[in-house]
Amino acid sequence: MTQGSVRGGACFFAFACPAGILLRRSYVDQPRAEIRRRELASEPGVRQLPRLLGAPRRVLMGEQRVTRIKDFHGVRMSGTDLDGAAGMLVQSNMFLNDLAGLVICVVLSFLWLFLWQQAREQEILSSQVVRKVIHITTAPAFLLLWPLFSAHPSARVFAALLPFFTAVRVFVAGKQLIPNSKDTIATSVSRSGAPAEALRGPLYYIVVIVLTTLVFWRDSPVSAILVCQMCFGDGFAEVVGKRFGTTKWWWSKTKSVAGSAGFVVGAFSSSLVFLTYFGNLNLYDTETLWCLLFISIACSLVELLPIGDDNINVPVTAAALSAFLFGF
Ligand SMILES: Nc1ccn([C@@H]2O[C@H](COP(=O)(O)OP(=O)(O)OP(=O)(O)O)[C@@H](O)[C@H]2O)c(=O)n1
Ligand SMILES: C/C(=C\CO)CCC[C@H](C)CCC[C@H](C)CCCC(C)C
Repeated sequence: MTQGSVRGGACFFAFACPAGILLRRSYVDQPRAEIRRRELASEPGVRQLPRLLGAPRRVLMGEQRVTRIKDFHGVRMSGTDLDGAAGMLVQSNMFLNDLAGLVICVVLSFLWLFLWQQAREQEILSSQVVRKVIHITTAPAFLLLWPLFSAHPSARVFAALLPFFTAVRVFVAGKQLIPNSKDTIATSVSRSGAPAEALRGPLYYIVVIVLTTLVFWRDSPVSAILVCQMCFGDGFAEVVGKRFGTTKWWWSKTKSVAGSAGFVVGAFSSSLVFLTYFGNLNLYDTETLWCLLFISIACSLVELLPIGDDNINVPVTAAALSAFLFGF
């Protein structure tokens, strides 16, 4: 593989992802959702919950929460809502849809990891840079592909199969369970090149993605917020900290004030982009923005902790705070 093809591949993804976001944006109609939210809020039987630590007021009607736009696909018929042959047809189409979605994700995942592995092996980029690029990009790229899956309740299980088997792969490679295996996944995500290193940060990262997919999926803003804090927040902290981080926090030898500022800016701005993409949070509400900023600052502080692993501490904090402030 030549330097040109590595650069070509990188350019393709660099252009494809923003283009996907723009396309997606054009058909998630946020203003319409806002009108619907107001309509529902003014209907009899709807009650407003009191503010909770400045969290956006949640308007509930029975069990339905209307500050968020529940289904990513808008109103969409689910096979489980239909009886008889029509239901079976819709369900089998959804099954094929999810299978195709999974195949596309698997192929892109292999290509993406292969590209960066090659960049490392050809010494175009250092192992540090490759590891950080993989850390920042893979989970967000996976989230960007979630719209490929159907509205069927089992779609999240299909999607979770990719990170689940990637975790198995990293575990097997990290433990070197298969002698003379050619799988380089563990070495390409370890800083020192030792496969066992992949059993910590990288494996925690993938397990977090499996759980996020199964528990929150695209219905909940928690997924996008959690992934942005873990990937862009932590990633920007290192990039900005290494470049501008001369003033360190007084208790730390490595973590800098500039790094933490990079965390907040990276996590907050990427959360806005991803929440816009999924359209499941009302970003026209200034309180929502304050809550997002609060979550980003809290996660940047957690990132400074000398205990535990950032790939656990940060997503757990982000999930707890966003579930509390925005709901599941
Ligand atoms: N708040 C922060 C965080 C990171 N950094 C910079 O980024 C480097 C790596 O930080 P970090 O990602 O926390 O290091 P590790 O935990 O060792 O790496 P990883 O998260 O990739 O496992 C630090 O040495 C420091 O130069 C910083 O300046 N300020
Ligand atoms: C280096 C990493 C963390 C260290 O802090 C991240 C390791 C990432 C894994 C090797 C790969 C994860 C795969 C994804 C969950 C699925 C990606 C799909 C996509 C289409 C690229």
